[in-house]
Amino acid sequence: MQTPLPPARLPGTDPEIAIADASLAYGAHRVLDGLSLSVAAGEIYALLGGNGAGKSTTLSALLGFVRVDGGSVRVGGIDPAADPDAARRRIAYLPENVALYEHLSAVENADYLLALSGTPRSRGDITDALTAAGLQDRAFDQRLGGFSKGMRQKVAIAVALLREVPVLLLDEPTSGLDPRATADFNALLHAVRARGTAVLMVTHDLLSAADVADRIGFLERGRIVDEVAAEGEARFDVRALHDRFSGTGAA
Ligand SMILES: Nc1ncnc2c1ncn2[C@@H]1O[C@H](COP(=O)(O)OP(=O)(O)OP(=O)(O)O)[C@@H](O)[C@H]1O
Repeated sequence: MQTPLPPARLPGTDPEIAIADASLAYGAHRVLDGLSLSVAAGEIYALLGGNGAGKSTTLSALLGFVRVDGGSVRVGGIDPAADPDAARRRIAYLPENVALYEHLSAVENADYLLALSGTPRSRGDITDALTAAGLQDRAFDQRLGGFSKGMRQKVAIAVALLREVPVLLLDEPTSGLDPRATADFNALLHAVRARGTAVLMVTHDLLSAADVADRIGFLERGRIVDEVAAEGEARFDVRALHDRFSGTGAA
């Protein structure tokens, strides 16, 4: 039986991602310490921070791999630690290096992953989504073995689009991408946002964050110490952002 798609949410309703005063310690090491952030449908939030600031731990909490010991974490109103399956049905997660099946083609990977997630789709739907994600036709039936990181991300985003999940989590999506691939990826994120997806991206890349994000939060020692929102056409002044965050480990 096909797993029902999560209900769509209208922009302006409760945020898809809501973290409130969350804390988490590994033994005596406090990694999240009063973290609060929210991401609405149709919004891209870039979470910047230096090494060890707690960015990946935040994603792990949203995916239900770790449980916060104070505060709350919600994905579409669901506590991922209490019901990880329900939370993960709402989420597409792209780790820094997207894991796909090397011996399968792009279409076969999408076909298999969609079947696994209970949302099987036709070849036509899959090739349409791969095209929308910017993959060249000639790559559709090639094995993943020779794909670049950018091409792998396109396959993973196509799967996410076809799953119609309301939340996209990205871990360092532009690290290791050349400027052209970064620009392609950023354009793709704009398209994902236009579909009403809530996107949380953790990154060291201030330039890419400034290019795509609606809000940028700077994470330091497990809490947001500064947050800025894009303003009109000018979006962000990258130099001002750099000056604001310099000395804190960003960029
Ligand atoms: N399973 C774990 N057990 C113990 N300590 C951990 C565990 N996972 C992460 N940590 C520690 O928690 C801190 C935050 O790690 P996290 O991976 O969330 O940081 P990050 O901001 O993603 O860093 P980076 O940019 O280097 O990936 C680090 O000091 C890390 O060593």
